[in-house]
Amino acid sequence: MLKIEHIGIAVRELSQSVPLFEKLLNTSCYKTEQVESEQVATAFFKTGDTKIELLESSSAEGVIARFIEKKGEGIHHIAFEVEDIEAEMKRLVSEGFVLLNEKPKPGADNKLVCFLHPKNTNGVLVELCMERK
Ligand SMILES: CC[C@H](C(=O)O)C(=O)SCCNC(=O)CCNC(=O)[C@H](O)C(C)(C)COP(=O)(O)OP(=O)(O)OC[C@H]1O[C@@H](n2cnc3c(N)ncnc32)[C@H](O)[C@@H]1OP(=O)(O)O
Ligand SMILES: [Co+2]
Repeated sequence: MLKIEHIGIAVRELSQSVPLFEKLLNTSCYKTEQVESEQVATAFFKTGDTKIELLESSSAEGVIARFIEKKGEGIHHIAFEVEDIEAEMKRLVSEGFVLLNEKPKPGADNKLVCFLHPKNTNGVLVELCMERK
């Protein structure tokens, strides 16, 4: 794992949370992006060499909506940048971790991503992400 690429935070409304995080971080949101496949709208902030990713659900049944229903707003996942996502996925499966998607899938911010089930990572949803060439 190269570094923490971003921390994902589940929020009810980006329209409320973007200005709040701009004040908190004293920096502007540099990108908002819809990821239809994940039923999320995202907003990104640079913080040193890592990022904050705010996530709003774009559907009542989406993963983020369900998370907020169950646990409220808050930290949703930690994303680690990897050199070679397929190799890392293979290595993690061989170490007994459970992948939530068989193949890397398109993420936000020009990445390919894969998620690990939190049941094998002490309750932390982990995302692997790699810059798309
Ligand atoms: C890809 C775009 C963007 C990017 O960075 O590029 C993103 O990050 S998109 C982020 C949103 N997408 C995902 O999170 C995809 C992976 N997540 C999943 O597949 C599900 O959320 C899953 C399987 C983790 C949970 O599924 P579901 O909500 O249907 O099931 P439950 O609510 O019953 O939860 C099962 C079990 O997991 C615990 N849980 C759920 N979410 C989290 C979480 N974020 N962190 C830690 N634990 C989580 C939940 O509490 C249940 O535990 P239990 O002990 O059974 O109550
Ligand atoms: Co993410």
